[in-house]
Amino acid sequence: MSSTDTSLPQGEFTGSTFRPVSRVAVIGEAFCKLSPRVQLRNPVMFVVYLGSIVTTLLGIQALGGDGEAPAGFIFAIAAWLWFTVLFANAAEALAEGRGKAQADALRSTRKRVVAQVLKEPRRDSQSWPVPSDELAVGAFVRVEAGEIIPADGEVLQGAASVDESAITGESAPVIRESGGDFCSVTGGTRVLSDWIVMRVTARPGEAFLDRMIAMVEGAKRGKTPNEIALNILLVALTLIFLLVCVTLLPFSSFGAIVNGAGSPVTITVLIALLICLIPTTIGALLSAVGVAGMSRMMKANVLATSGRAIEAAGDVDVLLLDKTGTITLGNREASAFIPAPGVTEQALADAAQLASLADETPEGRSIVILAKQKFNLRGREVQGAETIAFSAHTRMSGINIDDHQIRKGAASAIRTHVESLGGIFPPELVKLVDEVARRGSTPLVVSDGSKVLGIVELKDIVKGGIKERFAELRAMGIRTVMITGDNKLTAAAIAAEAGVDDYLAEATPEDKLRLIRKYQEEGRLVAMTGDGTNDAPALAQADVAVAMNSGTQAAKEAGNMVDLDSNPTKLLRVVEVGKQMIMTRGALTTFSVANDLAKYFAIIPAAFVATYPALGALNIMHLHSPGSAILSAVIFNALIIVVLIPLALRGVKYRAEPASRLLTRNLLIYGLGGLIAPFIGIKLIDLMLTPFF
Ligand SMILES: Nc1ncnc2c1ncn2[C@@H]1O[C@H](COP(=O)(O)OP(=O)(O)OP(=O)(O)O)[C@@H](O)[C@H]1O
Ligand SMILES: [K+]
Ligand SMILES: [Mg+2]
Repeated sequence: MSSTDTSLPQGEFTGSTFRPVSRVAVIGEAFCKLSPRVQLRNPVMFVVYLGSIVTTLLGIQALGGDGEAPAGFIFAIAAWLWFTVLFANAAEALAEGRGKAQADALRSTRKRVVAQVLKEPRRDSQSWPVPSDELAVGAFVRVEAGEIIPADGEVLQGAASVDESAITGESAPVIRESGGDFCSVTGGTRVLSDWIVMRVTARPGEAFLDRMIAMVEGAKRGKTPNEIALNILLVALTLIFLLVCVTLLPFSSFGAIVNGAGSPVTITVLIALLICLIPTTIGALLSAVGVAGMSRMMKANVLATSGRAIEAAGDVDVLLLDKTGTITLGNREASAFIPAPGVTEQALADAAQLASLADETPEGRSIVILAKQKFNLRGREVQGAETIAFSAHTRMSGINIDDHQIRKGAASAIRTHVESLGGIFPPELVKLVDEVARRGSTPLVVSDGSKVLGIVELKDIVKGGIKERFAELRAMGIRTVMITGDNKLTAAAIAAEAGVDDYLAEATPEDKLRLIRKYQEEGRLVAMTGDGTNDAPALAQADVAVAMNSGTQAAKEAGNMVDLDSNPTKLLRVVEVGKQMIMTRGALTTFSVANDLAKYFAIIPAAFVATYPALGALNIMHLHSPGSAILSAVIFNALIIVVLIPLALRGVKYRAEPASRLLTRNLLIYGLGGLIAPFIGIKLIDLMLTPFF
């Protein structure tokens, strides 16, 4: 069977090599983004863009001889305003470039292959070749050892070991088989041994990987609610400063007349002042922060299909986890037959095997295997018999054959079933069921008509390293709750072993959904990790929904993230990346606003000293001249964007500590830093510019 290694892969993305983003490409992109349509998307930077155009025109006018200031000065301002716009473009291009490299790596797994399409979903059915990019949803395809799986789909028949390293970076092969929660296959992965018959579930170009690639490339990255709110704030600040600068013009003209000294402030200086005052730092880096968050998520081997979910991850309060396949390895295998008093083990095995011959779940198959191993029971012809497939609602499966109604399922389900037929559930068996459950195994009770025959013990193993990491989640203030369709005792045993805070047993898909809604009504942000089709409704409802890559297509479709490592504790990383993204945005906003305030005091005296000589007293920095002061401020304003690009891409360092302490520290570093930096920076640039004035 699949790898028995119970430890979890903790590594970063190792699958495909990431090409570094070339400088030329970034510079090229930065110029491409100068189109007005792109600029309009970012109101703050659009103002800078307009300022660059106007000052350039003023410079050209000055060349003719009737300029408001020397042409050289105006062009110097214009050039640095253009640099400001280009730096912002470059920041975004850099962030997107990383994503693009990742997307290219993923796209390279999308190979065009020829698929063997089958007439009927049987291995030996008539078949014909179809190129993978022409496969229709619903088509049946046979994939043999050595072949590439042509599309996303579900296994209908067979079981095979599959190399998914092209996508997950994990070199150990995984088992993909029909029935149960391990039936989904991803296009681009390779069958190593055996064969499968699959049904195509996604049209070419619309598979989960394609959607993800579009997301990474930013094509589909909508603004998150927080980003929208921040944008509104930035627009408001921009408008306020626009008003301030416009009213400065008559104020300055008035000063020129009254004091009879100097000439009024020029349009060029007013534009320069405006750009220095509006929050360009955060405006320039905002989108890069978002894209970089997505990219960091991918580095952790999590494919996010929604920026909103990444952000929500930063504020998660509760984490709900499915048991089988999420907390445990999920290949629940029959390990023992425990007969009821008066029944032989072989009779029990025989009935259990009959009830499982048509049961395509891993549990069903493992029962058939155990019966064969122990009593050499062979499968027999069950055609014509009525088979009852397992469902998460009935928690039973079985067969009606030769006047026998054979069932197997959860103890509570079988109890109801035999009692409805007038039978009784032997009290001795209740004890045996509890014993099995206390071991953390799943007891399946087998019945024939109204008679209970005994128990099949299904063993499952808790994934390694879980307990410690759940403790970390607890330290972050996140409550972990396991939800399972299994009985209370099994749930309790596994819950204790995994170290979750709470559990809900005997849960139907609706119960899972209801629990999430209940938490959400209490105003909590809920994360859910799951792998099964019966987790899909809950995943769709959760704010942050991480589907295991090992899980079903339904689960992956319903979630807004897929963890390629199928590691339930990956949520730790997901939360970290989310928190980091929110914090980085906060830090840059704080810095940006503090910075602008400081610039105000640095340049106002210089700019207006000509008309209001008294303001000279405020020129505490002793800048060389009004002209050099203004130009220095504009240059500083542009360069600070470049200086902060690494921080925007890398993110502020996250430490697991209370939000209030994080906030205080960030205010200190980025608020105070933002206030001081302009005074030093502008003074230095002014010193360097002095020879030119
Ligand atoms: N093939 C099967 N035939 C009969 N009964 C089954 C079968 N598989 C599971 N059951 C019973 O149904 C119960 C619920 O199913 P299942 O475990 O798939 O639910 P779940 O909600 O996905 O929970 P989890 O995956 O967290 O354990 C099981 O605990 C078991 O008692
Ligand atoms: K600014
Ligand atoms: Mg499940």
